[in-house]
Amino acid sequence: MLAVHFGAGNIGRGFVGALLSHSGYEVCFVDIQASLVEAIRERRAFTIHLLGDEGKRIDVNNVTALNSGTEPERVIETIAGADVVTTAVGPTVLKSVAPLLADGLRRRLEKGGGPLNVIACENMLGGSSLLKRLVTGEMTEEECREVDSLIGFPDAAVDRIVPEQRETDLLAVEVEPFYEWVVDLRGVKGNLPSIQGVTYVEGLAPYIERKLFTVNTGHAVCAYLGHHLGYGTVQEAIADPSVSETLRGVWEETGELLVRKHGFDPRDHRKYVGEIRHRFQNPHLTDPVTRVGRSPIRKLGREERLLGPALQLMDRGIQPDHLAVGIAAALRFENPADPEAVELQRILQGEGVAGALDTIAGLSPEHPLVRRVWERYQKLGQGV
Ligand SMILES: NC(=O)c1ccc[n+]([C@@H]2O[C@H](COP(=O)([O-])OP(=O)(O)OC[C@H]3O[C@@H](n4cnc5c(N)ncnc54)[C@H](O)[C@@H]3O)[C@@H](O)[C@H]2O)c1
Ligand SMILES: O=P(O)(O)OC[C@@H](O)[C@@H](O)[C@H](O)[C@H](O)CO
Repeated sequence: MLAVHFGAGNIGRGFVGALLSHSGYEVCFVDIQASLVEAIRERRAFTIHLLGDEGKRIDVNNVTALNSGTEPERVIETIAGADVVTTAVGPTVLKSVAPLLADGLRRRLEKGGGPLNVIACENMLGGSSLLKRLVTGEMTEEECREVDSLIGFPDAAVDRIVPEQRETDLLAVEVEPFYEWVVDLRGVKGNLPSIQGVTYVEGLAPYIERKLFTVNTGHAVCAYLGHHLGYGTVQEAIADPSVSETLRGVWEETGELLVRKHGFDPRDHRKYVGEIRHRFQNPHLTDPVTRVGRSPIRKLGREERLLGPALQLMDRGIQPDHLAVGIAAALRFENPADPEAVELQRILQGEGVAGALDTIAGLSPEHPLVRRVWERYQKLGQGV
């Protein structure tokens, strides 16, 4: 069995690629970083370190790699013969991957290949569906019809904290022990891909929203408030009582939404939240707030982890006071090394809080959430 995985980065090597390899696939990573591709191709294996009390090491074998920038033809041929395709490149990078993926799928269809599933493992709602739209946007109507009947793009939710790497070995990757990979079986074509550790569900919405609005909302709040208070890591931030208290309030708010919207049992949800707090506090993890807060413009999107739950709560008559603090802290995120953080501050300087929320999330300046966020933004500026 052959798997093609776009993105040999943290989650690519430390989670998706590892699970595929352990399920018996030969994994062909596709990346644009020449040093990474060369190292994988040369060594054909790497090691995962589990950041837990036991400090376990896991070998990942039977891997190879291709450079999509310099070897597009080989990538196309490999996709044409693959049994599954996955991505973990980042939501904004999917559009760069789509043309090559479209060429690979076209080649497969020309050769009369069978059904194939393409699973985007990105932190976003509807990642595979977006990838399908981008791929079919490159195709003729006839090709689109063939893709519709043979190529599945099941949406997925992936959860494993893979922090910035401290390893000196380019390929070794440190990960938390926990993982969860949920795939919507309604989007699958042909047989369900056999991947150990994947849970297939009928309808992904409850799972992806629970993950994004708990793990990633909580993470973002710790990162942005922590950064504002001068902390370098999520672990330092969450140890501050004021951050911890805001996080508790934020999780109460998103929990209220998730329980009402998807019918989760409140006790089960409290347990889920407790486990996530425990994961964030993992003493073996050192996860910089700059990684967790990266790309603030993406994270301030209308359906994303902060505004998404806040707006849905307001639609239900609930005031998201703690989420408003998280949004305000996100607007204060400054990091010269992060192009989106630089752009965010440029927008804020020119347009102010209301203008920025309009430009970034299409939120009307009259929306009541804008006033709340503005007040919180001012208070944070005064150190309150
Ligand atoms: N790190 C985590 O804890 C975690 C957990 C769950 C989900 N995710 C999601 O996984 C995705 C990847 O995150 P990450 O932390 O692994 O990031 P990363 O930066 O470590 O990895 C991304 C990889 O994609 C490669 N890449 C960039 N452009 C490419 C292109 N055009 N073609 C092929 N490869 C390309 C990069 O070179 C890099 O190796 C994101 O959507 C993220 O939200 C991350
Ligand atoms: O990857 P992002 O930038 O969407 O979000 C940063 C972190 O919250 C994220 O990578 C988590 O570590 C991950 O989603 C845990 O499963």
